[in-house]
Amino acid sequence: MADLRFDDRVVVVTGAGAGLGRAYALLFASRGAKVVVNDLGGGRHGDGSSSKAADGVVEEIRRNGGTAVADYNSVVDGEKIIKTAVDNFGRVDVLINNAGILRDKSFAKISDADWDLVHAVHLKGSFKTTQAAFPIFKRQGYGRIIMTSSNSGLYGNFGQANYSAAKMGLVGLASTVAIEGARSNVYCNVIVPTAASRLTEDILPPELYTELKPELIAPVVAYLCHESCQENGSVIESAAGWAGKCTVVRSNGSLLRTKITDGVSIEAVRDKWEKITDLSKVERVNTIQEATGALMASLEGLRSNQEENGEEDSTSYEFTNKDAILYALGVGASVAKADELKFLYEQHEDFQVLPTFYVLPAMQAVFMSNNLETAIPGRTFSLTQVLHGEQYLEVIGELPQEGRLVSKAKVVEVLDKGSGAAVIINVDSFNENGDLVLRNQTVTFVLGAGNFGGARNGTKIVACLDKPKRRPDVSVTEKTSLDQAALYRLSGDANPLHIDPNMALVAGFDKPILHGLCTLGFSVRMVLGAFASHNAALFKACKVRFSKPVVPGQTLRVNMWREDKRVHFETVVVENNNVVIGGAYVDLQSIVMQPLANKLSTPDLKSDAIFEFIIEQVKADPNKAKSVGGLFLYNITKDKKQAKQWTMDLKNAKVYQGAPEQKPSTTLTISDEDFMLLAEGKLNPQTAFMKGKLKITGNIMLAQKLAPLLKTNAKL
Ligand SMILES: CCCCCCC[C@@H](O)CC(=O)SCCNC(=O)CCNC(=O)[C@H](O)C(C)(C)COP(=O)(O)OP(=O)(O)OC[C@H]1O[C@@H](n2cnc3c(N)ncnc32)[C@H](O)[C@@H]1OP(=O)(O)O
Repeated sequence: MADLRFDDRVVVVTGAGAGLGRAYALLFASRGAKVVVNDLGGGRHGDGSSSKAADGVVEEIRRNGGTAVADYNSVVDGEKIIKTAVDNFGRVDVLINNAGILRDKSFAKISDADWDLVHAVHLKGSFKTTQAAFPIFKRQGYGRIIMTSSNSGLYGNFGQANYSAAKMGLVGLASTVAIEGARSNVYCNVIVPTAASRLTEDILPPELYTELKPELIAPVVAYLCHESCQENGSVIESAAGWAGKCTVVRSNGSLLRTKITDGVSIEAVRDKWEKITDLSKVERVNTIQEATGALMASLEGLRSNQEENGEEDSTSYEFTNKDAILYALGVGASVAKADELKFLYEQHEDFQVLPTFYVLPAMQAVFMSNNLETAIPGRTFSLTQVLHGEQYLEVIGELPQEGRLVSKAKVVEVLDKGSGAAVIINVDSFNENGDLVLRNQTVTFVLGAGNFGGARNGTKIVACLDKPKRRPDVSVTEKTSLDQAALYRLSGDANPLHIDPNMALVAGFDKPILHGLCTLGFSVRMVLGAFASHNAALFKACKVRFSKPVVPGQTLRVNMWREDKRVHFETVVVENNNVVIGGAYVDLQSIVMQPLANKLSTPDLKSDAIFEFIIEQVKADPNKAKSVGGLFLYNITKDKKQAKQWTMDLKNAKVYQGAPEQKPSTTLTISDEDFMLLAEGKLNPQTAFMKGKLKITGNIMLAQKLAPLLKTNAKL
């Protein structure tokens, strides 16, 4: 590649009699530029003057075959220096503001003269030369300006307050000149050199002094001034054969109020200080528009929160079949159950998403917004204090199986429960057409954040309901896995409380606890299995209260009571009999009237599997197993109209209403009338069996399996 040349360019270098300035002048001249070597010839404290320094460098350039003239003006008379260039060479293309002096004093001892002189040379001098050259640059549509700053300016340095202020002032000057010149191809950059020079010869250690050769920095400055270089408005640090760009970064910061009509309290600033100053995630700010743009966005947010009468944030939740399947695995769905394959296999002809999956968009909205963290005035808390207290989920419209849901979260109430604060957050979710399809309400219980003087009882919580005062109609039991939380957290709740033993201890638990939403997913899945033939489309709404924690590996028993289309339920940990979900219910579109019949009609279901299914149900609640077959069916459907004469063909896995066309090998038969008596508990099943009202005929082996269930020794 060809050398970068400056032929026919006129370069002005201030303070070029020695050090960095001299190195610049020599380099530019060696690449074809005509150079104005400016130097007042003073001491490094700005005292005295002589033409010797500039003349020496001019001679050196000429000796090497280059072109240069000397200029002895002070930079404060910048226009005279530029005039030297124009008078001698007819133009000026590059201006390097390099001249500088030191008046080092500890801050308390700086006199006005020390301050003024340093500012005059560095800041005013650069202003004067640049202002003189600027119109020429603009007219010719080309110009390159260098300001010389210092690490003392960027970071401060003991004894250099005057110098630091002037050097940082040059960064500001350059930033604006860069903006004003950009359209005319007039670029201005800042060099932050660390070089051995007249200014530093007795300040830097000798071994460093020899390594900090100005010649190692000069090429960086020369490149910045070449017509091919498009850098503009940048601060470039260079030393010892290294260069890098410095820039301004900003932390993500924090909102200090929730509504635009709110003020900002000193306490709010204190409480947010960690977040305000957290530089672990920073954004680079390049322009004043970027700097103010983020502030405008915050204001907009506050304004719209105000309009909505509460804080409301929009969060987009994108998901695919894979997310739904991962979730289903996380809440215990298994291919071991034929009816659950549809939740786990996207190619299934009836692929379905478990309804409780749709709490996830709401959860994300709660986590992504700062709703929760700003909900309790003057309080900050960690995630380990946050327990999931209650959840309500309602399906309003058609739910996508994959795609995007946009959710808006709003804190509607914060209740002071003494031992904690209950934060009630409503989340509405919309499909891609903007239609409302889901409603969630989350009650988070923030431990230790109570007693803030708020109301104890609110009006906005969707109520929990008491369970009916009778034995459960159906109970289903499932064991969670030791890895349940490890699996479930992959669906988006990475709260360390559920996986990290140390974090669990910090939160006051012996070991990590299961996500409340995981227990919810298990429970509702079991309710759907018992009363909706595992059909997610029949789900309408559910409400639960998480009353005690669950530990991964524990066994969940879901007790269910059917009342019309509502199934009340509670979830109990079998190992300790704790009710972990209470006051709960699932509302269904309809109850599947013949779930057992459907099951029995499944052609590939062998009779043994039917028995296993029945036995499983009976084991779960022996008291309810007053009968098998018809009564069991009644217990499932709770529909008396369906309680007709049922005949179960156990061998062929079929159930008949009324008499079968072909006599099946094994049947279980009961009349309508006796069925009703049994169902109402007015007829004891053993008695019914003994009296021949409940008949089992056919396959003796299968029939024998039924005998223990009926608790009878009756001979078949
Ligand atoms: C979609 C967004 C998701 C947000 C996700 C949050 C992050 C998740 O990672 C966190 C989790 O999943 S945590 C796991 C699931 N949750 C739990 O295990 C909590 C179980 N519950 C408890 O331990 C207690 O009920 C406990 C500790 C909560 C309360 O017990 P106590 O302090 O003993 O309170 P108590 O004396 O029984 O009652 C005091 C008042 O509080 C009300 N209350 C009790 N339990 C509540 C609960 N679970 N939710 C809401 N309110 C509850 C009581 O009614 C009482 O108020 P009042 O006297 O007015 O009736």
